[in-house]
Amino acid sequence: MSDRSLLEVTGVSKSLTSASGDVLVVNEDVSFGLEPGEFVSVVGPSGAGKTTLLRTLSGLIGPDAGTVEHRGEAVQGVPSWLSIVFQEYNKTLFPWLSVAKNVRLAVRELPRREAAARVESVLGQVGLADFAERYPWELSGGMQQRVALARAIVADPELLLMDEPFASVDALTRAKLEDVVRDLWAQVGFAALLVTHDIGEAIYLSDRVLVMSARPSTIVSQVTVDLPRPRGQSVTRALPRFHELHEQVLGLVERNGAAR
Ligand SMILES: Nc1ncnc2c1ncn2[C@@H]1O[C@H](COP(=O)(O)OP(=O)(O)OP(=O)(O)O)[C@@H](O)[C@H]1O
Repeated sequence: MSDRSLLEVTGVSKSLTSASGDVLVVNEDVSFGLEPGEFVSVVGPSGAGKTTLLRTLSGLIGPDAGTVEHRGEAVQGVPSWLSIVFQEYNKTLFPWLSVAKNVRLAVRELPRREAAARVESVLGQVGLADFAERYPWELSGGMQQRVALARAIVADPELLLMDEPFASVDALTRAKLEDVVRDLWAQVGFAALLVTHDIGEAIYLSDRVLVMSARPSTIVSQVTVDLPRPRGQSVTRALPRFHELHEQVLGLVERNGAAR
């Protein structure tokens, strides 16, 4: 294994062109690194360009300027060492395939027996061992997002990108899903990059929180989350340090939220 950063983002800028031809500078000179096994969140104002940044990092779109490197090599196309979980789980699962078959799609190149064993194991990890033969539309939203998480990690990625993955579920389900991600991350060892609007969620899960400015957006600050692990919803969120960090990140978002 290389001792280089898992991901090194340097001076990334990206403009998008609307249907009417207007050019919008979305990301401007974004730089940060990500170490293997690290959990990092990105918070910032609505419309700042967080999704656009994730799309660039994942190779779905190319940067106009700057570089994205994986262990010192430029990222080209959608790499096999990362996977993505989106907010709209209901659009990413195939309704005509069972839960197990949806997850198995991500390991379809593996020998049948190995793929089946991995699917069974990962469905157990996300608490869906008894739902393998059910169809996504038979499950609650939170359960569907567990399927999406299982599919994202079944191929053992080095990096899991998550774009507002819990935004469409109720508060209790959200807390449970946060803990599913917390446990998967601790057990499996992937690095995680989470885009979220929820500052408490970012602090609860992360080693570091990156604060993004309004558009044209860049990373204006980062906050190290020096809270002990293992973490738990009520214990961790009750710590005075949790509240200090929350105030600090909120202040940074508020100060940098106005359009530049
Ligand atoms: N394909 C596109 N063409 C033109 N403009 C786009 C395109 N996709 C997004 N935009 C615009 O680019 C800006 C950044 O969008 P993006 O979805 O990256 O922001 P975001 O920070 O993820 O937003 P939110 O927090 O609301 O999810 C927005 O103003 C959006 O309207």
